Amino acid sequence: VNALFRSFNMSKFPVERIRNFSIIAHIDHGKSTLADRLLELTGAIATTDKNKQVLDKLQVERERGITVKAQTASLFYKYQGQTYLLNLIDTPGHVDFSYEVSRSISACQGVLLIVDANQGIQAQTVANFYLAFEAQLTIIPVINKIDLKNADPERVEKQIEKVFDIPTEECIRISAKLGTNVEQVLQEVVKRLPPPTFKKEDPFKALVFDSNFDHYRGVVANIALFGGYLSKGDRIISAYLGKSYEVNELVVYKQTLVVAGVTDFYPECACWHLSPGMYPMDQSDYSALRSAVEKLTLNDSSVTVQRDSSLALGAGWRLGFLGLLHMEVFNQRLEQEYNASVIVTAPTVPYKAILSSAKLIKHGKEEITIVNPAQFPDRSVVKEYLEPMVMGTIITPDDYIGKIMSICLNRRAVQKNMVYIDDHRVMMKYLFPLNEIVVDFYDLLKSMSSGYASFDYEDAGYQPAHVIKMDILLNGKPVEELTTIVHKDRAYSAGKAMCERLQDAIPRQMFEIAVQAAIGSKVIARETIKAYKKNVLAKCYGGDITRKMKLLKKQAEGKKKMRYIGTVQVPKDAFINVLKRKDK
Ligand SMILES: Nc1nc2c(ncn2[C@@H]2O[C@H](COP(=O)(O)OP(=O)(O)OP(=O)(O)O)[C@@H](O)[C@H]2O)c(=O)[nH]1
Repeated sequence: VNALFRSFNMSKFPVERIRNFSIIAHIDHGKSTLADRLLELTGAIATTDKNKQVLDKLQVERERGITVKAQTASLFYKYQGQTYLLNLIDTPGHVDFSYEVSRSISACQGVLLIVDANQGIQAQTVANFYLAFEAQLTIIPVINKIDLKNADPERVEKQIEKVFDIPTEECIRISAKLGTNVEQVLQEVVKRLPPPTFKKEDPFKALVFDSNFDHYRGVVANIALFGGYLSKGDRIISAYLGKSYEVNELVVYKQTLVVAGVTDFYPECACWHLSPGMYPMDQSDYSALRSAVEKLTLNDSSVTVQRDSSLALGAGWRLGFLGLLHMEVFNQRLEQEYNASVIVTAPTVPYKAILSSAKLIKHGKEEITIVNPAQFPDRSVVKEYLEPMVMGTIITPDDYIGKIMSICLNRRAVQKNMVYIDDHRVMMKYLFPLNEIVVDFYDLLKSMSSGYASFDYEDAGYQPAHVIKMDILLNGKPVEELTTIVHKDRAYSAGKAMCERLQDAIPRQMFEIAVQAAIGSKVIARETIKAYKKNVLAKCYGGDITRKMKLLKKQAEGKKKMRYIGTVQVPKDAFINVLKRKDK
């Protein structure tokens, strides 16, 4: 196989023997494990370390055990005397990353839909199925983990037939862990999936389905060819930007098909859900942070970036994320891969306001989108506020129906549908205000159902809502990071909860601190952080000087991670913790 990669000439390879496919599944159903087995079987990687996942490779992915970025691999597979080129794109499983899934899918002709033989169909399985189905791809259902003691592949096959209308005979039962029937998966990919339909004679047309920044090569783009051909030295034009680029290098290598040499390549916009502000801890780091953000967004084009500035925090950006996990992962990558230190403000979903008069704003439009709470227009000039809605799908064992209904009700959700997908599992549809689910609904649902319920959602437009702006004050000074837009009925409980959590998150200081939530000039909640009794250094009285110096150094290091609101010191990580909401 290595020899094949070296001697490979793409221009001579018959299109009929190419298969482009993706593996899609609910989180943890075994995509990465199967992808690794496929790579081993085709000799693209050695079989030595069975537990090491090759395609999951970002540090954040290894730490969290989840796939964030789709990775691509090209494999050669010999079937009935012919060599086939199989291009495999691994995809993430968490709801926040479904944008990566739809990108991968547009580069494919077919998908392997993995379902865990014990857990059965989950919410993300349903969502991914529809992405593939609507793109008219060939779908091969694969039931994984048949080695598990509680595996019940027959029940899962029946679910697949009931929910997706795919005959049970089309399912392949495998164990990606043990390698059982994995060879059959490769054979079915060759047999069932059609080759891509592009013609060499057509004009050149390609989709950039992924891109990243390589320190040696510059921007590297992964492309799927839809027509024509491409050679080294060609000039290509980005249809999105209208800019032209020279192709410096063009390779199909062991793990990726890439075009290198493009010098700047801005991401296109996806629909985004959350937009927090992001500012450097220290304004002198602004340009270094800008370069890190640019490189990272190149690798994750679902993040949108808009310049923004704030009186308190200086120059920064508004970033659009698909969910809280997506945002946390992005921050973690900035810190780990680019050593950046940032301040992140409360994420907000994009609200809209219909103004009572078009003359009120410069551009004469009546409808404005509010992504920054600081720009929330006053009620007196607004005819109506609108909030974004989503249609959520929940799949759960029926024991948890009651509990789930009550948390949904608590999140202002309206039930639209409920059906049994087998004897014990139900699929429920709820219309949710997006704001009610972006932060932690998923985690809550998981914990209250002992991990058995699953969740996914899609956009469902906007609905009128009575929303207001809420400020958080520390000793009377507003904390710009924590200004939020809340639903009127939620203001008191949200304000109270924020104050309580801030009280826990901010360490005692030399003076008393009043933590308040306010709507306009009206304070709606208050907590107090009592003053610190003794100076830390007093403990060192009489102690030796090195010990004292050590303590001072530790305090100074701590201070670097602090933000000052007036004279109050707030630890940087207090903000994200404060924003996570916990239901009773
Ligand atoms: N028993 C058993 N365990 C498996 C099998 N396949 C995968 N697993 C385990 O299931 C867990 C999840 O597998 P992954 O391959 O990481 O799942 P994934 O779908 O890629 O997960 P994300 O990338 O986070 O979406 C791991 O602990 C695997 O070892 C299998 O066939 N049998």
